[in-house]
Amino acid sequence: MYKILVSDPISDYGLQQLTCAADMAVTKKTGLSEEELISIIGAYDGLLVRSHTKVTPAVLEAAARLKVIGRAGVGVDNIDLDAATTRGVVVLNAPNGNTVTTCEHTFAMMMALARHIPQAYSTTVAGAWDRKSFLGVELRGKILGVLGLGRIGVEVAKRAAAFGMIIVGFDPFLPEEKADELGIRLMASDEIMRIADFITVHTPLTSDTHHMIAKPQFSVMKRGMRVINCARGGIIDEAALLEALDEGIVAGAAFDVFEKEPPEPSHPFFTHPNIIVTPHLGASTIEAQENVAVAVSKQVIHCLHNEPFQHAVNMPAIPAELRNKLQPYYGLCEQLGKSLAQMTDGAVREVSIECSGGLADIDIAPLVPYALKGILSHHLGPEQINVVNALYRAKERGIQVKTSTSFMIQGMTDEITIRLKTTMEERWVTGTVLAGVGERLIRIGPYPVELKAEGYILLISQLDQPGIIGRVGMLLGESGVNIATMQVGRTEIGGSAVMILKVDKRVPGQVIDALSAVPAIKRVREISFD
Ligand SMILES: NC(=O)C1=CN([C@@H]2O[C@H](COP(=O)(O)OP(=O)(O)OC[C@H]3O[C@@H](n4cnc5c(N)ncnc54)[C@H](O)[C@@H]3O)[C@@H](O)[C@H]2O)C=CC1
Ligand SMILES: O=C(O)C(=O)COP(=O)(O)O
Repeated sequence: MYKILVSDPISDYGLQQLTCAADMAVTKKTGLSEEELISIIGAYDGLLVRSHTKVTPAVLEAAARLKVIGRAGVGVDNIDLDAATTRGVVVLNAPNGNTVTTCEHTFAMMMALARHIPQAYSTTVAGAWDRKSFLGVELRGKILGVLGLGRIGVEVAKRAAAFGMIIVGFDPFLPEEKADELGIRLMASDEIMRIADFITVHTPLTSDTHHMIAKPQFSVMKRGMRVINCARGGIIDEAALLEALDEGIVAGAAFDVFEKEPPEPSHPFFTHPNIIVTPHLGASTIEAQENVAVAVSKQVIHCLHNEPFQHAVNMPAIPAELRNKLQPYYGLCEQLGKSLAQMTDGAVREVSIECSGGLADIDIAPLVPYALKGILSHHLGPEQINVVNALYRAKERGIQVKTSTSFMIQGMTDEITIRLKTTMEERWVTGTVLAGVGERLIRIGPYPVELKAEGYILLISQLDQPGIIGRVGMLLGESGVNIATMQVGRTEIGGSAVMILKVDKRVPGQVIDALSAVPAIKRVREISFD
């Protein structure tokens, strides 16, 4: 049974898939302090959050069983991604569910700003009939600068076009053709600052976007311009905005998000006549909340069941077609890595993954974490490594990772060779996946084999001499170790040879020592696939 904690208000309807799953036990506890979360998180396999719960390194430190954090929304700046990745916790989100809702909120804010709706409402309900203080501006014909043209920014631009606005924008990833199609003029953000009547920001908060609009940007803006932030607090410098308002550069600002949330009740925005605010309501519609809860529930179930899922934030996204093609090879890569780690001495320096045959013309990068997991889990302990943190752990240790593909096939079918260079030696193993049979190791170094990676395998390197096989059989037999299968290979008569024995139980240490002491035997390795 997987235990799931829902620590922020998330739609019950949207969570149904999780709450109805036979192997999921869902607990809802919202409004927890960091200490309270730390005290209970150790019992859970999954955590579902919105923006309120702060998943700090201390929370992750206490989350011994945690496998997945699902963010019912887009922004994951409340989750310490590095700490989650280091601990092998998948972080996934639901980026499509609240796009239109947040765009509509942005638009509502822009219109409210243009026509002073919140201020006019307050004075009217207070008894005044003040029509002269609230002279507004039209949106038609105004220049709207959109910084960040991702999902939400693009939707805002589409609606602004319908209002007759001129849209200029900046996003490092929006291609010119797509912008042309949407009627957006791409230009440098400095230029946008100079010419826009309205600016709206739709980027994540990163070190690049923090205070993307601050004193230097305000100083070049058109007098009387207006700004909107429905993305993240901190993208626009709050203190610099207040100065720009006082200097008459900015005529009005609409903020849904704040540098610190919730802000202090004395926050200067709350009393400023030309600033309108909402309490981070961008995603708060019935539709969006159901969408994100459905999406995140589905993905958390898939993730815990080890099935493919989309929208992992701390793992590379893999297109479905590629994922399906590679799916059969994940287990093989892990097995090859695991066997190599056990047959190699020295500190790992370089891992290469070489694919051939039908795998030659596809992107094999998604196989890398599986190979690394196999290798590193032997050295660092299986509970320390998973496919989320394997690459991170390898980089941390300065291990070089290489991939290559070739159409040449040395053996039977699509093959994967994993090569390991350590401070002492270089070894490699090759495997394949046979239709209807499954994963098989087909070469150990240059020696052909046909092995299923299970149980215990004894790998003996020796000189090709008469009597060795008998000696090995006798030493194992005397210690009660039964040989299930045996394969031998050699490079040339009397040259180097290998013996690969599948045995029914772990070989005692003294038997390995006795085998190693046989003069013609150069090396003995036991490989366990427990
Ligand atoms: N107020 C609220 O309740 C909500 C806020 N949001 C926030 O809105 C923001 C945008 O969300 P989406 O559009 O879904 O994300 P997205 O990932 O689709 O778009 C973000 C865009 O920002 C661009 N970008 C990154 N750095 C940039 C820079 N320095 N200058 C210009 N563009 C840059 C990226 O290339 C990307 O296209 C996020 O911060 C998200 O957390 C999202 C939903 C609700
Ligand atoms: O999805 C996002 O990035 C949001 O900011 C929405 O936040 P919320 O889920 O409403 O706390």
